[in-house]
Amino acid sequence: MARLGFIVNAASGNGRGAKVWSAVERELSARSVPYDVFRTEASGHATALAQRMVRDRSYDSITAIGGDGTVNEVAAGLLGSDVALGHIGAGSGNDFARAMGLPSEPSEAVEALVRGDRLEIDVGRAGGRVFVNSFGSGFDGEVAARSNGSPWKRWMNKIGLGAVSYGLIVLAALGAYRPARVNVALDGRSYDFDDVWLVVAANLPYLGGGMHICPGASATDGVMDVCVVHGLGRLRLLRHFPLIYRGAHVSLPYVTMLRGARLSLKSDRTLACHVDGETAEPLVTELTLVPRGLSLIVPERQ
Ligand SMILES: Nc1ncnc2c1ncn2[C@@H]1O[C@H](COP(=O)(O)OP(=O)(O)OP(=O)(O)O)[C@@H](O)[C@H]1O
Repeated sequence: MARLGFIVNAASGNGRGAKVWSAVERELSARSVPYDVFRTEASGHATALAQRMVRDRSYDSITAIGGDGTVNEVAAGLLGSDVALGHIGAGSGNDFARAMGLPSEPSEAVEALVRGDRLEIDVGRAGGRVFVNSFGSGFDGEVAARSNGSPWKRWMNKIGLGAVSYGLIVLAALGAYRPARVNVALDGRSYDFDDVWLVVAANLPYLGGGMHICPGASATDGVMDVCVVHGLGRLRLLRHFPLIYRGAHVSLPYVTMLRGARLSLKSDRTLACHVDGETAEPLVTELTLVPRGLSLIVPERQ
């Protein structure tokens, strides 16, 4: 049996990563599955670990245990290799695991890693970063910047008030963000938008812990789905915000949905950005897709 490689972010999901790993480790031992595990210590560490494990040539697959930030970093380390990506969602949002239907229950998850299939998925590139799920800029980047690493948010999550803290962060970002003029060039076509709140390029439908921002997005179709929210005021945006949870925002006149493989963004000022929910360089303007850039381990298809 091939040796499985694991990269665990014990801190993800406010300590859920450590608990999920303990349960997975028990399952691996019970099935006598050989494995190695490495734990992340800080931001960026999972990419360095994945690169080192690829160089070792000892693993057919490397599984990220953590949230969207951890799977993003491991995917960045695997891109360009033939080592498959496994993932068990143990974060707060887990949008990638949700969209790809990856099990989190330990015995199901290990069964998928041992006996599952490989699915070739597209990977986005944004500046020097990658994204497996989504890239967001504008208001969306502002929300990510305010939530990542916030000790206050961590404390609220710990006492079970994660949804409240997220709501307050969204309100604070809503108050602070100034809409921008943005030119979107997609596969050679050019679009100008005024009063832009956000531009999201997505490989998969969910963002921000289950918001259905690009309902038609698929990681296997060779294109990014792009959502531009523009031309409305703060109060109207706030009122329409809940529609995003069920993807009902797409028919609003303030929402433009586009599709393409090569995206270029120009704005009249620098916009905050994120890749898979983690804050990225604010100057990212060029996005491309690597079609079928990674093999993802998915539960065995019947
Ligand atoms: N040992 C560690 N201690 C603290 N932070 C870490 C550690 N290892 C990695 N990190 C950082 O933890 C952050 C959060 O990780 P991740 O996104 O996986 O979890 P999450 O935020 O709980 O989940 P989600 O993104 O799905 O909401 C990332 O920025 C990552 O770089």
